[in-house]
Amino acid sequence: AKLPKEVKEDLEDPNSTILVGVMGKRNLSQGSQHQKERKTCSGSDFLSKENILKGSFYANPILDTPTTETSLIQRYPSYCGSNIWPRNTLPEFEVAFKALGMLIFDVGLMLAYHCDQYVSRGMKTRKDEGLESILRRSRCHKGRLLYYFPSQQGDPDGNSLSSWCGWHTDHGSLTGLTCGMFTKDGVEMSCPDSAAGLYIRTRSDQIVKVVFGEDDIAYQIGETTEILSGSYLCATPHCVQAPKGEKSSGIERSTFALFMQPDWDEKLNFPEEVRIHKELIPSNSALTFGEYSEMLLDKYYHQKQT
Ligand SMILES: O=C(O)CCC(=O)C(=O)O
Ligand SMILES: [Fe+2]
Repeated sequence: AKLPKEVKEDLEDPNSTILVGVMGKRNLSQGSQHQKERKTCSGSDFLSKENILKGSFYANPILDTPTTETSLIQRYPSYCGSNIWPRNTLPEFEVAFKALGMLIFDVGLMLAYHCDQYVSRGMKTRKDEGLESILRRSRCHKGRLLYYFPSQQGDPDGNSLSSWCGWHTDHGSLTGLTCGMFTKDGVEMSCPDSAAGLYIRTRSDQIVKVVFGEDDIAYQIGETTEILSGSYLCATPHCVQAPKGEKSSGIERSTFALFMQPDWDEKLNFPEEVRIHKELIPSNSALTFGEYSEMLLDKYYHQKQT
């Protein structure tokens, strides 16, 4: 977020305004003056080009060039586009991003194995259709470095739980998260408001603050896992609360998320009964994850128009 404007401009991908390189440039270059606008995270952020409360940097930590096929890059720019790294200005950044992303990926695969074990107790699935296999062969995992700008005093939503990032579920299979790091003018500090941070809603409808340490990784279930597991696993609704009170003025938050998701080419065998995005999922037919994501993008786009 603190890089010069020209460097950030070089990191933008003109073809993919989302999910590759830097996004939220207006934020990054203009500070927090646009804070009253949309407050979304991924899931829906994935769809919102105007994300004003935070800036993001996206890259695939596993593969720099997921494919060289032009038609695929055109059709799915956010999944198939090549990574863009600030190699001259921040040479150590790429190494650190990939190391963290790979670690979260490797641990995520172990978790996926246990998810498969759990789901197999209630549902018949072929081994190569399990979460672990799907994620292991995917070329479209996405790492996201997130930077939340200091929240504005007097924001009408300032008291809500979702003042930094609205309630949503992530679109993919599993999301691995590091704990949020709070800073003021770039200097790390503990957050003066202990209520600030990530919240989830549990299966029994309780709102819980997620507390975990800096050496821990937290995983959330995404919508695609809920659908493919016949709802044995449920997507985790979550939001992020900004710190409140005078002492919290100028406090920023940074974190890293790895969105683990099926390959664009992966045929998803949807169960008969699905609870979310029912209208998009045709019965008795399979869509690829790429096709399914396109339909979802279209759904959100039309919702935004109305
Ligand atoms: O900032 C966080 O801890 C969560 C971010 C998030 O929900 C997302 O990027 O989808
Ligand atoms: Fe999220």
